[in-house]
This record gives sequence, structure tokens and C-alpha cells, in this order.
Amino acid sequence: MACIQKTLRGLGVLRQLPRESTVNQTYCRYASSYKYLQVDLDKKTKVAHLTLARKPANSLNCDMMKEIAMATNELDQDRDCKGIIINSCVPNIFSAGLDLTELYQAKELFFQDFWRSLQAMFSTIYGTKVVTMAAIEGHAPAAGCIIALATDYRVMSEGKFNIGLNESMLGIPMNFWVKDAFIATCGQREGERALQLGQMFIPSTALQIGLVDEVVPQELTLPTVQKHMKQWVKVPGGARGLTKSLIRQQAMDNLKAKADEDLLIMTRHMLSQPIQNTIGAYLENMTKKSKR
Ligand SMILES: CCCCCCCC/C=C\C=C\CC(=O)SCCNC(=O)CCNC(=O)[C@H](O)C(C)(C)COP(=O)(O)OP(=O)(O)OC[C@H]1O[C@@H](n2cnc3c(N)ncnc32)[C@H](O)[C@@H]1OP(=O)(O)O
Repeated sequence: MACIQKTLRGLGVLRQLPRESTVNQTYCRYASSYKYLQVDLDKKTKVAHLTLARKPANSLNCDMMKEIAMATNELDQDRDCKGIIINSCVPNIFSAGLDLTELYQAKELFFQDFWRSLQAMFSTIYGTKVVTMAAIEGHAPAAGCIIALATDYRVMSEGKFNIGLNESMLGIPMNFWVKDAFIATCGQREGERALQLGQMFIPSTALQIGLVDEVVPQELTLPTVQKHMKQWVKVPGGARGLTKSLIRQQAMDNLKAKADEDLLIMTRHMLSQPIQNTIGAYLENMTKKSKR
């Protein structure tokens, strides 16, 4: 869609995206194009599954975020696609958030590419007129939660899983577009509380605050999303898509207008010694935990 491409180009990312729409793509083209994703478009139902596939935890490295933005953009432009379901092939983990190993001791140029890829991933999912839904069959901390927040409908599995934005707990201040997306979904009061405290939620609480729309047994998560998707794609696409744009355009415009400022602020924070120390300590803990 021209609008998303304009925004992405405005963000200075995805320069490798084709300018022209690439219609008539085949199953195969999607299936074989990505290293960290499986993308399958069913031309009969017009629903695509975009499956996060970076073991062991779907942590989002720079290339994976670029792939997610590219795949979403390709599907957005494909006349055969009316809906995208985002799920994970890693049992019990939707996504572990940003790949902390890439953020630790990152060089400035690399960090800039990384952050622009995060902005692009979010804005492409958030801005597509195609229906998007997340089947959250496990943990979705931080940027994992951000992917889910960018979609139109979220179904999470029952179980000992967490979802939320824990950045404050990592010693990192929230940025404006993540804050806006959270507040647009859960409201001002929940935003004030959850974002300051860096709260993570179990599925039932996530449901209570509106962070997810439904909680179901794990084996029913994907089928439930597929059932809703079937309904949503029946709504005339032009009217629904324009309505979605109407609702989300201001947030998209804000992100585009302030993307460079966001990058500057985040570069200063993220590459500062105290935050690098926190990330280093966090990584060390994770390594110790997984060795136990
Ligand atoms: C830091 C940036 C903040 C910027 C804030 C402001 C702007 C807001 C915008 C975006 C913000 C994004 C912030 C982030 O996304 S930071 C990442 C936050 N993520 C987490 O805190 C989650 C960390 N992981 C876990 O809690 C668990 O791994 C969990 C997902 C619950 C799964 O647990 P479990 O099933 O027990 O699996 P393991 O812990 O053993 O993990 C398996 C292997 O995966 C590695 N791993 C896990 N998470 C990450 C990660 N985020 N990055 C890199 N690697 C990760 C883990 O080390 C294990 O590896 P190995 O098997 O090799 O030991």
C-alpha cells in the first residue's frame, strides 16, 4: 500500500523494497523468501500466516525485524491477501523481544539500523489496511508485546505465560510510539500504571486490562484466531481498511514525523554505559538460568 511504503521510506528503512506492487505472488515465493519467518498465503481464504521462526526464543534481531516488515509489506500489496495471522513456531514463546545480544555493546551505526528496523516493523504491521491478528501461544515480553499491540486482534493462550512492556524494569525509559500504542489499547489509567512499573501480565490479567482480546486453551489459540479472521475478512475491505486508516493515521504520522528524534533519544539511552551494564547483567542472568 502506497501509504505504508511512503511511511517506511520516510523512516529511511526498507530501501530494498520494490517500489511497484508485486501481485500474483505464489505460495512458494513467500515460503522460500525468508530466513527467520515462514510466510504462507492461502489464496482461497486470502489469509496469510506469518510465523515467527527464529529458535530458540524468537528474539528479534535486526534482520528478523526487516524480514517481518518486508513480508508484511509484500502481503499488504498482494491483492490475494486480506488478512495476516502472526504466530510462532517456537513452543510456549511468541517472541522474547529484542535480541539483547545484538543490543549489547552495539556500535552506533548498527544500533541505528537496528532501531529503524524496529520502527519499520511496528509501523508496517500497525499501518497495513489488511486485517492483522496475533495468536500468542506463549510469552510475549517487550518487543514481543509490541508486535501483538500492532495487530487488530489478539488471542493469548492460557498458561504460565507473560505479556507486557517491562522496559522500565530494565532501566530503560519508554518511548512515545510504544506508549501511544499501549494507551490506545489499554487506556490512560492502565498505561500510567503498567508502563511506569514495567508490569508484565499473566493472560487473565492481560485480558482484564484489554491488552489481549481473548484467552483460550493453548491448542485453541490458532483456531480461534482463524475463526475471527474468517469473520473479519468478510467485511468489505475498502470500507474496513479506510476506517482502520482513519483510526491509526495520526499515530502513523506522529511516528513518521518524530522517527529521527526517537532514534536520537534511543541511541543516547541505549548506548549509555549504565544501560549497557544493565543489558550485560541481564544477559549474564539469562545465560546462568539456561545453564541451570
Ligand atoms: C532493551 C531496549 C529497551 C527499549 C525501551 C524503550 C522503547 C520500547 C521499544 C521497544 C522495546 C523493546 C525492549 C525489548 O524487547 S528488550 C528484550 C526484553 N525481553 C525480555 O526481557 C525477555 C527475556 N527472555 C525471557 O524472559 C525468557 O527467555 C522467556 C522469553 C520468558 C522464555 O523463557 P524460557 O522458555 O525459560 O527460555 P530461556 O530463558 O532459557 O531462553 C531460551 C534461549 O533464548 C535466549 N533468549 C531469551 N530471550 C532473549 C533475548 N531477548 N535476547 C537474546 N536471547 C534471548 C536465552 O538466552 C536462551 O539462550 P540459550 O539457550 O542459548 O542459553
